[in-house]
Amino acid sequence: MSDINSGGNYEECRNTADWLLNHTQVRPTVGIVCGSGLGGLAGMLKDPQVFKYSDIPNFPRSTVHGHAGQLVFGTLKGKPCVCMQGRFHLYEGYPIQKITLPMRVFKLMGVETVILTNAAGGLNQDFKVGDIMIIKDHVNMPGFAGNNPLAGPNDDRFGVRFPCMSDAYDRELQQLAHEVATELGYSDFLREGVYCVLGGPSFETIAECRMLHRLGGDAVGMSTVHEVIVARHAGMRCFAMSLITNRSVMDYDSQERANHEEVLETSGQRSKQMEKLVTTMLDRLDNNKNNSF
Ligand SMILES: O=P(O)(O)O[C@@H]1C[C@H](O)[C@@H](CO)O1
Ligand SMILES: Nc1nc2[nH]cnc2c(=O)[nH]1
Repeated sequence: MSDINSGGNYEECRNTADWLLNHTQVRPTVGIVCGSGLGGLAGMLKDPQVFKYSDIPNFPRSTVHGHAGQLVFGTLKGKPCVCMQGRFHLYEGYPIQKITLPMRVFKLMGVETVILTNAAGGLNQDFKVGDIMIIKDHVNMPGFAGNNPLAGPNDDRFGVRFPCMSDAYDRELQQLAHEVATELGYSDFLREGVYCVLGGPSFETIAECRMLHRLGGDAVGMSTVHEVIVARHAGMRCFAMSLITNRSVMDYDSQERANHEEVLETSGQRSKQMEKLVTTMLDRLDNNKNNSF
């Protein structure tokens, strides 16, 4: 377990949030995290103000191809947003509290809703490459071994010691996503399911894929869950989607091999539809009384 100086403590997050608020006029209520190859969403923000991660106090650096490494402020469908064009992963070597620090910074800047995307392998054999999966729940494999971003002393200014996770993914936002996807004609490739997170960076073995599938996983990846845990701890509501970029290999006769190039290629092919889904959801939120942004 990492100690409290590993990142994400209140003072550090407060400093970062104050630095950002002093450098932008935008007061974001929506935070967006872009997955591998899915950073195009940041390019849709109006009147963008861009900060390189390397210029932001206490921020880690993005080290992964397909993660630009910048924070973009602006408006999307009139909503003030902050967008991470690139995220941090456990396998990059950062302590888990450091990779989730942006969620606490979001909270301290006034964000109420977090929308996350990721690229993932499809464990569910009905899923096809290019499907978009609304995440309805997760399985936190590193958490089973004690690697949870909330491990260590709890700071009540962020949230309670033992946060509930049975409502980790906001049901109203899932419902809205289904409605919007139907209207946009995306039903053929829209799925919902359970996302399993592993530490990476190695992709799964065949035995691991079989096990995760039996455990109830529909998709497998290396992100999102840690961010959602920290966001929910701080009381922000979360909506997350996986783009199925490859089918998990379940069969010893298969010639398929997971690789990052394929992940980025598929993300590129479906990114426009994901962007349209998110922007239309944002547009609708005001029209739905239950969705107070
Ligand atoms: O940030 P995400 O979860 O989209 O990135 C996935 C997991 C690995 O970082 C990478 C593997 O191709 O894509
Ligand atoms: N762990 C994992 N992460 C991914 N990201 C994109 N595809 C995959 C995959 O098959 N496994």
